[in-house]
Amino acid sequence: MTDTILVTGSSRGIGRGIALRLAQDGFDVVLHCRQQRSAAEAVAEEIRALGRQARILCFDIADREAANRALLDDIEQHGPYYGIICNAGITADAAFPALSDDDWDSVIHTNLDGFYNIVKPLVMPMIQRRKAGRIVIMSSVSGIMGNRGQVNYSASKAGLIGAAKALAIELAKRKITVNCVAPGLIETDMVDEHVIGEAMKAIPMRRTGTVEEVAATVSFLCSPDAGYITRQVIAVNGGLC
Ligand SMILES: NC(=O)c1ccc[n+]([C@@H]2O[C@H](COP(=O)([O-])OP(=O)(O)OC[C@H]3O[C@@H](n4cnc5c(N)ncnc54)[C@H](O)[C@@H]3O)[C@@H](O)[C@H]2O)c1
Ligand SMILES: CC(C)C1=CC=C(C(=O)O)[C@@H](O)[C@H]1O
Repeated sequence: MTDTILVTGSSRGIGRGIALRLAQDGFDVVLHCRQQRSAAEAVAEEIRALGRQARILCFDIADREAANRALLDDIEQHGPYYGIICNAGITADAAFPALSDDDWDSVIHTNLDGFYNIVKPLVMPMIQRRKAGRIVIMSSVSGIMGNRGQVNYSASKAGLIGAAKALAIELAKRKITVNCVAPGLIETDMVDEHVIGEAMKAIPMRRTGTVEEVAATVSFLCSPDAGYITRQVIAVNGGLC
């Protein structure tokens, strides 16, 4: 039976790229979106055209009850997942004195609580499969080096690295690897033109990264070849550090 991987936030951007790459590499995919079901449906069609299965879950990852309900219902019907890619995330950038309570809360609730809300209900069923498994968490260069205007976002992405490293220790004996991918500046809807212009001189390769470059790294971490890689942060950032 083909292994199944959940990719959160996969109706567009990096998540969509990851979902398509995983399907190309032989996995069935559980797509996830908040509200953009028609965009997710288009990704599902692309996956089916590759000969792989795809289904869609829609919920807000910051809503613990909704996440629990949707995920437990899905694995009850289809069985536990081989892999989880925690990709969905947001920014709400502002210089720290101008950061609002909502900017702080929404980013922490989505990016950091979102990891807990997704992985917690899925991890015991994954362990009970008694097979190898993969958890990949999307951090950011901002979580490693900090970034002006992103105190909230950098905190959430650094928190994910700590969480991943701790969970990796707990799951290592179960053959479930846990790693972070930390992209630099990747051209998606999340990043505006002004940020790209400003950042370019700090990127040694003098270019933004592509969705496909991040997706290839995630898919490698999900492959059998990556079975001895755990508790790591893999940077995909053109030398930005
Ligand atoms: N683009 C970059 O330069 C960059 C760099 C480093 C890390 N990242 C990280 O990569 C991931 C994907 O980013 P992207 O550039 O593709 O952004 P994006 O905005 O294009 O996509 C993010 C996806 O997450 C979903 N999402 C956001 N909040 C959600 C919620 N509460 N519930 C459900 N879904 C939600 C969105 O609907 C969207 O589909 C994010 O975690 C981001 O922090 C991006
Ligand atoms: C360093 C800067 C150009 C940058 C890094 C990471 C981001 C991310 O979304 O993770 C971008 O928001 C961007 O600010």
